[in-house]
Formats: sequence, structure tokens, C-alpha cells
Amino acid sequence: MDAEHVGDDIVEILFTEEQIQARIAEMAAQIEADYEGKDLLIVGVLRGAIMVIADLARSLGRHVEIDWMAVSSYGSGTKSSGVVRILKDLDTDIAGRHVLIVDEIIDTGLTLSWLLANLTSRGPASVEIATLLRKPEAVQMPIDVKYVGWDIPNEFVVGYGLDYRERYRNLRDIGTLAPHVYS
Ligand SMILES: O=P(O)(O)OC[C@H]1O[C@H](OP(=O)(O)OP(=O)(O)O)[C@H](O)[C@@H]1O
Ligand code: HPA
Ligand SMILES: [Mg+2]
Repeated sequence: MDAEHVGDDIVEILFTEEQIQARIAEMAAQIEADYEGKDLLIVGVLRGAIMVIADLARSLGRHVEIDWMAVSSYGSGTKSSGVVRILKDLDTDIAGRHVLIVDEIIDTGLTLSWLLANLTSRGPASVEIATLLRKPEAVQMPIDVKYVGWDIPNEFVVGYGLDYRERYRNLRDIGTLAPHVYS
């Protein structure tokens, strides 16, 4: 039977709402310092990054433009398919712009290494990556990531934008899903 409450299938909370907000504020301070005097375009990776972008952008006390790309490599499962598809491209011409790609998780690295190459080919002044979470043990495609919230173990996590079959994105905390949900 379906769980009634969004938190019902969470076995362990890894990061609470408060911890997430505090870490994002620290990342925002670092980004502000690094981009002082430069224009900044944040590229959010739909759909998982919606919460990070909403909170990171509001933690920045400076002007910032936000655009979105939708790519998908996971479909409905817990394993990357390795094939990245553009579902929605940027509306902005990024040539000559300082671009910061923001996502909520780097797992195998396939999505962001592909996106980094794709955006780099458009001639931006700079491209960097910020991610709230990274799984060092899962990486198949090493990438330079300038801003990382936390490195986490190789477990499937949900909440704060992260989904399993489109559910749990609206959980305020980040946690691990009970294996019975997907096994
Ligand atoms: O490092 P990787 O193994 O490539 O995994 C990371 C990517 O996978 C998830 O997106 P997903 O394709 O599930 O789309 P979603 O954001 O709509 O959930 C997540 O939001 C990252 O963008
Ligand atoms: O651990 C994860 N949880 C949810 N979505 C994901 N996409 C890549 N890794 C994950
Ligand atoms: Mg997903």
C-alpha cells in the first residue's frame, strides 16, 4: 500500500533542513567572494536542482541570472542509463558569460561531465560546477567540481529535490530510502 506521508519510507535522515540551509549559506558566501565584480549566470539542472537553486539564489546577496536545462539520464530507476538527453535547452546565449552549473547531486558524474562539455562548447567566459551532494565511490566520470556541499556514501538518497520515481522531492530533509521501496 502507498505510504501516506512523504517521510514514511525514509530509514535514515542524512541532512536536516537546518543543516542544508546552513551549508547552502556557506556555499553562497564562497560563490559571492569568487564572482565579485563579475556577472553570474546560474544554470539549474531540472528537475532535481529546483530546491537548491531556490535556496542558493536567495542566499546570494548579489544580482544573478537563472536559466534552466532539463536533461535526464535516470528515467524512472535508481541506476544511471549513461545516456544523457536534453529535454529542455537554455533560453540564454552563454557566449562570454560566467556560468555556474548547479545540481543537487553528482552520482556517476555522467550527467554533469556531459553537460560541462556541452556548455563549454558554447564559448562561455567560464564554467564551474556546484553540487550539494557528491558520491565519490560511484564516480565513473571524474569532473572538477568547484563547490560541493557534502560527499556522501554510495546509497540512493531522496528529498530536497531528489526523487525516486518522481516522489520524495518535496521532503524537506535528505534521507535514505528503505530498500523495500525499490527492491
Ligand atoms: O551523476 P549522475 O549519475 O549522472 O547523476 C546525477 C543526476 O541524476 C539526477 O537527475 P535525473 O536524471 O534523475 O533527473 P531529475 O533531476 O529530473 O530527477 C540528478 O538530479 C543529477 O542531475
Ligand atoms: O541517490 C540519488 N537519489 C535520487 N536521484 C539520484 N540521481 C542520481 N543519484 C541519485
Ligand atoms: Mg532523478
